[in-house]
Amino acid sequence: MIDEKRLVEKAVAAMKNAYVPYSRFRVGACALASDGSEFTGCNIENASYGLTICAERVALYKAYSEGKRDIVALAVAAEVEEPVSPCGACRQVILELAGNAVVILSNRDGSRVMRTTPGELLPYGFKL
Ligand SMILES: O=c1ccn([C@H]2C[C@H](O)[C@@H](CO)O2)c(=O)[nH]1
Ligand SMILES: [Zn+2]
Repeated sequence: MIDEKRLVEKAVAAMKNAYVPYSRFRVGACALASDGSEFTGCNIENASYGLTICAERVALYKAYSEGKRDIVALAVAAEVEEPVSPCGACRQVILELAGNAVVILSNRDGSRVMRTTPGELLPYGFKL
């Protein structure tokens, strides 16, 4: 059974490493692979704003770069009162790299969470 609460705690903890000198908006994520390995991510901004990468994509790219493709769950947390809503770019990446995962969206401290799926986040998403 997936310990969703623990995964959310890891996503919340990952927020502390966010590099956010421009937005000051911290986001954290934690991807869980089927073998139990976990990959955290945070958002990393850049003075050339478009080069910024979101926490969700950092976590998933870390997992894939370590050869872990069977992602069973992805938790995302951000400095908001209500569960964070991932951006469109991340929805596209989540659909392709973690299409079967349960996605758990959280607020800043895990006190408000919602569960969803990649297909629910991006209906009719682009696929090749
Ligand atoms: O789902 C999201 C939405 C935004 N951000 C980041 C990008 C940027 O650093 C900051 C403000 O958009 O939040 C994420 O990491 N994930
Ligand atoms: Zn994003």
